[in-house]
Amino acid sequence: MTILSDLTSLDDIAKLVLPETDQASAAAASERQNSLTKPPGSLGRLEELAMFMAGWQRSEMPVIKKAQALVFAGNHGICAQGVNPFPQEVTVQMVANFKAGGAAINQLCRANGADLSVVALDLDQPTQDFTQGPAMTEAETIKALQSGAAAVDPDASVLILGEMGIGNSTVAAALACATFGGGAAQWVGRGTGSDSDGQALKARVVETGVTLHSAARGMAMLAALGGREQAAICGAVLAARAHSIPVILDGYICTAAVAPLYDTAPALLDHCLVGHASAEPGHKLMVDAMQKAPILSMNMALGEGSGAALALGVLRAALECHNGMATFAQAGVSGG
Ligand SMILES: O=C(O)c1ccc[n+]([C@@H]2O[C@H](COP(=O)([O-])O)[C@@H](O)[C@H]2O)c1
Ligand SMILES: Cc1cc2nc[nH]c2cc1C
Repeated sequence: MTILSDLTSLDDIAKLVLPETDQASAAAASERQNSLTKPPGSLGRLEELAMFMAGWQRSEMPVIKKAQALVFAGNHGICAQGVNPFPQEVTVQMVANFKAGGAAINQLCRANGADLSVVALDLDQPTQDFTQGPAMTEAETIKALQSGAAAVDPDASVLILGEMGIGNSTVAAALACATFGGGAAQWVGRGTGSDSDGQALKARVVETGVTLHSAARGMAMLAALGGREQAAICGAVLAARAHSIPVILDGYICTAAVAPLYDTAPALLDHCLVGHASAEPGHKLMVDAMQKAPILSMNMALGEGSGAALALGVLRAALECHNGMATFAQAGVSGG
């Protein structure tokens, strides 16, 4: 059973009752930070990350016992418009590569201590082309949301999310444009290597889709313009929240995947960090609009959860300092 097992209507997502962060634990962690042997605030974002983890883990001294990484894969009808430089069969081929341990995400999960699972979502059944009609039916969207929720390990201390799906940089741009408005061109980037003509085509396709589905908001927008891996990411984010598990989102595609949740209620993303600032130019616009600050900026635009897995290392370092450092009193250092 997950929080989404009984879901029959996308409208019910807005009615979910979900846990909040524990302010008292975050405040206790903040007090501890100020007692540690360093000038107050000198560990910068590491201090904020420790307090964030304390609030969600409901503990002054939070620990990462188990880090779970999930990569969701889907295929997209929008590829019929020629928006993707790589052929669509690369999605299934990369899933095999993930399973064989040969992709970047496998190495980054090993390096940063995350247990990786890959969930392929009906790859032989791409979504519909969103310039012609809704990408998914409500039933297809619910099924993918439920797959995402079911993949979450309730015992995880933190969840790393990533995706794989040829064509999904166009899907991401459409979700971002529909959520935050503005011209399509500002949301469209190079993806896996589109040239300037390719980018112009992507912008026209996004404009057409967003205009066609302008009445769809929130989770209806996810069905109209999204794909199965985007829906699964939303489902995993909701299931993680139900267990108070903090989430690290990856780059542009992953952040855009949760834009329908933001559009439903921004607080649905309170337990989510953004792992890195993608090289896709629309990512900065989107994280600013969501009032999120990416942990890392590494000029990466791979997807797969790669930037989120890398950020896990920073999160681990933040907790090592928070839990392992001596206080001024313990170390006999003056001035604390
Ligand atoms: O998340 C990102 O920042 C990101 C930016 C550009 C590309 N990607 C990856 O590239 C694929 C989508 O690119 P495209 O050109 O096929 O739309 C998909 O598998 C994503 O994981 C991911
Ligand atoms: C090779 C390749 C690897 C990927 N990983 C995520 N998206 C990808 C797209 C391509 C094309």
